[in-house]
Amino acid sequence: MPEPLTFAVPKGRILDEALPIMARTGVVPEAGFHDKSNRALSFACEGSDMRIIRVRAFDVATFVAHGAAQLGIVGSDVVEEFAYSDLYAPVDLDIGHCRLSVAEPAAQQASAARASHLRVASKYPNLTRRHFESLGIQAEVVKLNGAMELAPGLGLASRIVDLVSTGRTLKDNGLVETSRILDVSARLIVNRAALKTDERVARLVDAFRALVSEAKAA
Ligand SMILES: Nc1ncnc2c1ncn2[C@@H]1O[C@H](COP(=O)(O)OP(=O)(O)OP(=O)(O)O)[C@@H](O)[C@H]1O
Ligand SMILES: O=P(O)(O)OC[C@H]1O[C@H](OP(=O)(O)OP(=O)(O)O)[C@H](O)[C@@H]1O
Repeated sequence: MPEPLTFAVPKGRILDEALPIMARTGVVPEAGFHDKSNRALSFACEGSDMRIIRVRAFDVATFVAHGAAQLGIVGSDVVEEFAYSDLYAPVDLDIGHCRLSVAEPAAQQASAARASHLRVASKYPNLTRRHFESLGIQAEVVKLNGAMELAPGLGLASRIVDLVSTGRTLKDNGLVETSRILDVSARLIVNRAALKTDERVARLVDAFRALVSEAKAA
């Protein structure tokens, strides 16, 4: 008997949109998965021996890249930030749309435009550095895990690089979006070695791919 597959999903906002797509490919977590008081992190899957693990978004990519999970669902922001060579993102699920952008206080806009060195607060140090490098600007990244929007007002950084969807969070914190680095959507990700060696992984990739093409054609 082959080892059961492990499918990693993020705990937060992508999950609600991802679960119906997963269900249509036959990946359905046991009832306990939806029980908010349940502290388990690993769940059985209805009708198969697959395990579904619920982890933080960034960790989905880490589990899959290291082969601890064979498949997962995560934002393309996370895929691009890590750029793991062992991770392959074959299917754009067309959910979790947002963008990764640079923002700064409105009052500061003109003055910082010519800077050759900047301090930038972000959860995405690699994408941030790469973006500013492409503009010939050296960015010192202050790594934060959330609430980036506070950084400029408190003197921690002159700009932030963060996800934007409606723009409400930026507006409510007195910031303006100055450039867009990346358009983001959620992806099915797989471990490359598992895809090559395990038929079940290839079959699931095909099932997700077929679903997305069907939805696009409809
Ligand atoms: N405002 C937004 N609108 C749409 N999608 C978003 C938005 N913010 C984040 N996302 C997507 O959701 C992902 C975050 O997912 P999720 O909320 O599940 O993370 P998490 O595991 O709760 O994160 P954390 O590790 O910060 O707790 C991001 O990587 C991005 O792809
Ligand atoms: O443009 P908006 O629609 O306002 O969305 C943007 C916000 O959404 C994300 O945070 P999230 O709500 O996931 O919380 P977090 O701070 O825990 O990452 C992101 O980090 C922004 O703060």
